[in-house]
Amino acid sequence: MRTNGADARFDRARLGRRLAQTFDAMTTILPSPPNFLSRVFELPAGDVLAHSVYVDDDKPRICSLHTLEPNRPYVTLTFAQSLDAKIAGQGGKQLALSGNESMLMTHWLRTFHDGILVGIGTALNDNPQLNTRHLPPFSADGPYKYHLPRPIILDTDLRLPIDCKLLRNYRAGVGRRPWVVTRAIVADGDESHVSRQTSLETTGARIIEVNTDGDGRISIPSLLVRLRELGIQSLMVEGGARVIQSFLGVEARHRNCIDTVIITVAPTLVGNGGVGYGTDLSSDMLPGVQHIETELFGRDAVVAFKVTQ
Ligand SMILES: NC(=O)C1=CN([C@@H]2O[C@H](COP(=O)(O)OP(=O)(O)OC[C@H]3O[C@@H](n4cnc5c(N)ncnc54)[C@H](O)[C@@H]3O)[C@@H](O)[C@H]2O)C=CC1
Ligand SMILES: Nc1nc(O)c(N)c(N[C@@H]2O[C@H](COP(=O)(O)O)[C@@H](O)[C@H]2O)n1
Repeated sequence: MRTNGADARFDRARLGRRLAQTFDAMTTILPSPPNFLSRVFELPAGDVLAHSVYVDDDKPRICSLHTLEPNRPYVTLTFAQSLDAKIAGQGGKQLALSGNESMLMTHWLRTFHDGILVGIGTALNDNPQLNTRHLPPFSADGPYKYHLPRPIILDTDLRLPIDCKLLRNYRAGVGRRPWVVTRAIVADGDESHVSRQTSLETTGARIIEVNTDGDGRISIPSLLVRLRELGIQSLMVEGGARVIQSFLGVEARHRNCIDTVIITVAPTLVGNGGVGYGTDLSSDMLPGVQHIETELFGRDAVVAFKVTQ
């Protein structure tokens, strides 16, 4: 059918707009994670961004790191340390050890994982957010947003403050609901524990009970089984010192609880007042390491390895 002149002009304009949009979509350069991470996790280069983004409708993520172990998530242990292996300053003072470039890598790493775990010592000391705010923004009207890992806190006695940033961010709609992992209480449990549980639940936390080990800490192998049951396929463990020790310790290692370790080494010395993570690991308990890759991010060396028994 013939169109008159006005319709033809209209169609040409519309076609032009469609072509321009298609061209934009084809040529938009999306921010992308460092190649270092695709090599460490052995991801095909084209797949890497898929690990970092949620599409528009907040469906479950397109892909997650995963392990063939049936009873636990893929586990990445990662933290930043000084040249003398300190992760914090005197009295636990939080230190900016990572430079901008390695911190950016860490925020990309957060997008790769379903959950991000810290101990209550870190939650109380640092009041962390555990989000991906340092990443370059996706265009506001585009279909993409970053995957946010779920914060998970090991908190045997439910000491997490109800006004911490993790809960505040969740209540403000800018963070995921934190999961607080606590000891399983016996039937006639302790009333103050129950009352702390109620206030944390009322203010947004989900409480998860897990058995403790012989030292009264959350058992790492039992924790991992529970997290996998709850749908966490990949877990990033950030610390602090006691949590790192538990994951590197004999029990966790003999039950094969870690897949990859990524340590940012900053060119700085802290001295003997700082917080180290090796203090309770005697030499006969230390794991073997199998190097994967080391890369410089700005002034920091980022070392990736596997632990062996
Ligand atoms: N440089 C870095 O990358 C990081 C540094 N940090 C630093 O680490 C320090 C905090 O470390 P910590 O005081 O050692 O606290 P932490 O964060 O390791 O938490 C330890 C607490 O978690 C609870 N817990 C329950 N089950 C546990 C288990 N199986 N293993 C270990 N803990 C368990 C216990 O109450 C224990 O006291 C802070 O100064 C923080 O700034 C923390 C994370 C990363
Ligand atoms: N990668 C890294 N480099 C450092 O220099 C650090 N101090 C840490 N600390 C960890 O990050 C948490 C803070 O996270 P937010 O910035 O609040 O998102 C802190 O609690 C440690 O787990 N990490």
